[in-house]
Amino acid sequence: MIDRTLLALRQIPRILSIAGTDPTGGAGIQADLKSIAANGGYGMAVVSALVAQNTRGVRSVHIPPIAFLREQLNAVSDDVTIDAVKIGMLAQLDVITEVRDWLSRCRPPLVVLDPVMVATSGDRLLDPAAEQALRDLILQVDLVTPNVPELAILLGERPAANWAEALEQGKRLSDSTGATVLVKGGHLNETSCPDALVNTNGRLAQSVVEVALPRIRTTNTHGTGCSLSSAMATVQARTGDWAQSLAEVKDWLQDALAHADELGVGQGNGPIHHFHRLFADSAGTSPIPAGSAAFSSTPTFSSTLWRDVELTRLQIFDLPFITDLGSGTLAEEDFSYYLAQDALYLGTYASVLARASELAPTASAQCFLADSAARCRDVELELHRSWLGQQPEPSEAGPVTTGYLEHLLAAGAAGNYAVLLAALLPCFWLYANVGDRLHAAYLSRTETAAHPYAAWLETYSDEEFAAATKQAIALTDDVAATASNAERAAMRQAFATSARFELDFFDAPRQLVRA
Ligand SMILES: Nc1ncnc2c1ncn2[C@@H]1O[C@H](COP(=O)(O)OP(=O)(O)OP(=O)(O)O)[C@@H](O)[C@H]1O
Ligand SMILES: Cc1ncc(COP(=O)(O)O)c(N)n1
Repeated sequence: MIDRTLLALRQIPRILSIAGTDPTGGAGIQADLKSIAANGGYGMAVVSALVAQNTRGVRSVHIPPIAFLREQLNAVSDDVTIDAVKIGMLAQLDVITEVRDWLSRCRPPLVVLDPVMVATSGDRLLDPAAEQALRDLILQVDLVTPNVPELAILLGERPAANWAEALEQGKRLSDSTGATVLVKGGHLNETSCPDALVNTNGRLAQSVVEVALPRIRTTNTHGTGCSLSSAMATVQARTGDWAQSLAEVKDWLQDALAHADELGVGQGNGPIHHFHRLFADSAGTSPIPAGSAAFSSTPTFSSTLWRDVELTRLQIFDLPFITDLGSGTLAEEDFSYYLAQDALYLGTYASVLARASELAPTASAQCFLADSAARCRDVELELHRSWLGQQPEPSEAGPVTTGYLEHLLAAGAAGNYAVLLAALLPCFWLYANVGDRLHAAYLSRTETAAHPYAAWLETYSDEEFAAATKQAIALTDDVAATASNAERAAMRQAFATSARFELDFFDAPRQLVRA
């Protein structure tokens, strides 16, 4: 393997995709370019194969002359410094050989290989006679991203029947090649969609780094593998940290899948929505930082806060409470417990917002926080009117609610406005993020059976709340701009603690109702 210890990180990395085409834009090189851009990179493309395909299947494949592939590769590398390469469909032996020789000559600092063999539609995209050459190519790459069937073919084994077997296969592939293997759970029929980076040669802090997120109910998954691998190349070239790259990319891909059905492209397995965040950001409805804030060379303070809690956020989405709420299988008593605790929480949260309003340095911040406190009371009352009316309400706050409120009340009592605002922010931001995803997943349901939490999910994503979240984020950035280093550190601490409480809050019904 090429020694890539001297990877130069770049804010807008220049990423070359070498892959086949998809004229409907969902997979292959078209998906790669979208994915690279959506993740903050500059995309370049060398076409290895022209594929006449659509969302329903592959019709034919045309491989341009190998000399022309060489011309394309050299045209790029003779002129542009390449920060990372993503390799997708290579189709046949002579294409693999040409790409391998070019890699040996150019030695790009980072190479990700998606060993494309068969399309979602079942059509073959790699000549079986070229499988050994593709295996050998892994020796020249940093990351290889096989799906479950591809992993089996690369090892000459049977496909893994479950996640534990897939991980074992990932370890064997990493053992024998030295590359890091991104084992993907998309093809396993489990409710969760786990992915894991596996390296048995000490190149990661742990030999397995896993990120699991709920499976999204959509048939529009065309090109997820292409998009994932090119996003990994892009984010890794920017951050230099594989585990962080996987967390960031999974988070992005989840939204792209959750909003895939909005595109309405084709009659088969349609594409994912690569630019969902950008569109939501320009519409003013994005609950998360997108575009400039996320990729800027001077990241905003709030995007640092958001990254600090990346793992906590992903853990929220994998909680049984959230997945069961989405699928409608959540036990009624768990839901009631959550709502009752939420109502108790909101009452005090509103008082802490009012306290922040007293401390706020500007009239507009005072108004916004006082207004938010009033809205919070409205939501609390509405909860009682529409959901809790018939339910016996617990008279006492549970341990998580108590812990969370003590944390907020302590920040209010300490009287530092900046730290208090940071402690209050996760309740806006994480709630908006969870709401956005659950709502999108709810809208994309294809089953006609009644959903027991339909009324709740229908109102979960609210544009006004998204706008308020944006304002709370902006206020936090404003105050951080003039805060001391010690205050900024305390803000990060307060934000991360509240985020942790948000996670525990969603998990409390399972922990306590079942205890
Ligand atoms: N329904 C889903 N919900 C959430 N994540 C998914 C879903 N389907 C696939 N993924 C994720 O998409 C990525 C691609 O996974 P998959 O195992 O499907 O690879 P692939 O077969 O190479 O993709 P492709 O669909 O492009 O062939 C992984 O991160 C996987 O976890
Ligand atoms: C050019 C090209 N490359 C890769 C894929 C695999 O993507 P999927 O498995 O989602 O069809 C594809 N269909 N076309």
